[in-house]
Order: sequence, then structure tokens, then C-alpha cells
Amino acid sequence: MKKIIVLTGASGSGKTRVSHYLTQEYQIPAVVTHTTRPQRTGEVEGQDYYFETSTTFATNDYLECVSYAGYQYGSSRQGLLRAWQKQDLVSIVLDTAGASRYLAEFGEQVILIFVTTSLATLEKRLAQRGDDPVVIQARLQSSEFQRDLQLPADLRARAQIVNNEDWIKTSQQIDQIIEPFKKK
Ligand SMILES: Nc1ncnc2c1ncn2[C@@H]1O[C@H](COP(=O)(O)OP(=O)(O)OP(=O)(O)O)[C@@H](O)[C@H]1O
Ligand SMILES: Nc1nc2c(ncn2[C@@H]2O[C@H](COP(=O)(O)O)[C@@H](O)[C@H]2O)c(=O)[nH]1
Repeated sequence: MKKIIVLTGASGSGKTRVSHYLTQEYQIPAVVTHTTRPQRTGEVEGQDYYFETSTTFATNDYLECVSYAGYQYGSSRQGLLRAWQKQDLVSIVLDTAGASRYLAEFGEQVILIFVTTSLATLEKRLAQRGDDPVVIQARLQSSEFQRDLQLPADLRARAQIVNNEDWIKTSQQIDQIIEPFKKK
């Protein structure tokens, strides 16, 4: 059965780092999603995101799309199918609204991971990532960021919580979660 690891949690908690780890260690492809937010230094078109204008964003066929801190984000059916053509087990990074949508759509096919850290660590990491201080402040104050600090009630029964303060412990916990799904 095809499966999808949904990585969700607050901005800066480390979802993308976990997704990269899954690709490097386990060859688990990441679903590339679409956004209208400006490209960060080092981000690669078609690898980190498909970067869109408001006009081009509207032309895709989305499984779900959201507004997050003033920009649009969406995951397309095509993107998911493209990843599932490579491997039966893939991953995706989503805010908690997107994670709820995937759980409703794909049920038992979803392996749900909620990545968390303290607020102080989140703020520090967003700054270390090189995000613009004005953009960080707007993000920290956004209702979406505040919402994603806690695991929503509808995800609680299914989510495995990974506290990402210490990367060694995080990677060990991810290894344990992946173990039953590894190709023999
Ligand atoms: N355990 C860790 N220790 C130190 N730095 C970390 C750790 N995990 C992630 N980081 C760093 O913190 C920053 C934020 O991580 P990352 O981009 O993976 O978060 P994210 O949850 O995907 O954020 P967003 O939702 O905004 O895309 C990155 O610079 C990343 O390298
Ligand atoms: N529901 C969705 N959430 C998405 C998608 N792509 C990314 N995201 C989430 O947006 C925020 C902000 O991301 P950033 O890269 O600008 O820091 C973060 O929580 C991502 O997980 C998507 O297609 N759908």
C-alpha cells in the first residue's frame, strides 16, 4: 500500500530537516509543494518548492491549499503522484491545516509526525536560518504560527510527537518510527 509521512508542526520546528534526513538516509522522496512566498537564499525551484505568482498558483489542481502568514501554499495531486511513482513511501511537509486534510483524505495511508520545540528555540532557529527579522516577527504573530504551536485535537490520536531540541535524539526517534516501513 502506498503511504505518506506527513511532517507537521510550527514553523522552524525542523520539519524540512527531518524530510531531508528521510531522503538522505532512507531514499524517501519528498512531495514538492507550491507557494507564492519569495524564494529564500539557497532554495531551489522544483526541489524546495514550486515558486508561483498569484496567477500561476491558481492554475494547479490542489489536494489542499492554505494561506500561511500572508502567502499561499498548496500541494498538488500531480506532485503526490510524481513522488509515489518513485517510491511507495514518500513524505510531505505541511502546516497543521494541511495535515488534517491529508488525514481525512488518506486515512491509514498517513504516518503522521508532529515536530515540536520550545518557542525560544523556534525563534532562534528562524533567525539562524537567515529569515528577514521583519518577516520573522510577522510570522511569529500570525494566527497560523500560533495555531501550529500545539497539536490540534483532530490529529492527537494519530500523531507521533518528535521533540526536536537535540538532533541526535530526533534522528534516533525518526529511525524508530521508520523501522516498520523500511524495505526488507
Ligand atoms: N535539532 C536541530 N538543531 C539545530 N538546528 C536545527 C535542528 N533542526 C532544525 N534545525 C535548523 O533550524 C532551522 C529551521 O528548520 P527547518 O527549516 O527544518 O524548519 P521547518 O519546520 O521546516 O520550518 P518551516 O515550517 O518554516 O518551513 C533550519 O536552519 C534547520 O537547519
Ligand atoms: N497546508 C500546506 N502547508 C504547507 C504547504 N507547503 C508548505 N507548507 C507549510 O507552510 C508553512 C510555511 O512554510 P515556509 O517554507 O514558508 O516556512 C510551514 O508550516 C510549511 O509546513 C502546502 O502545500 N500545504
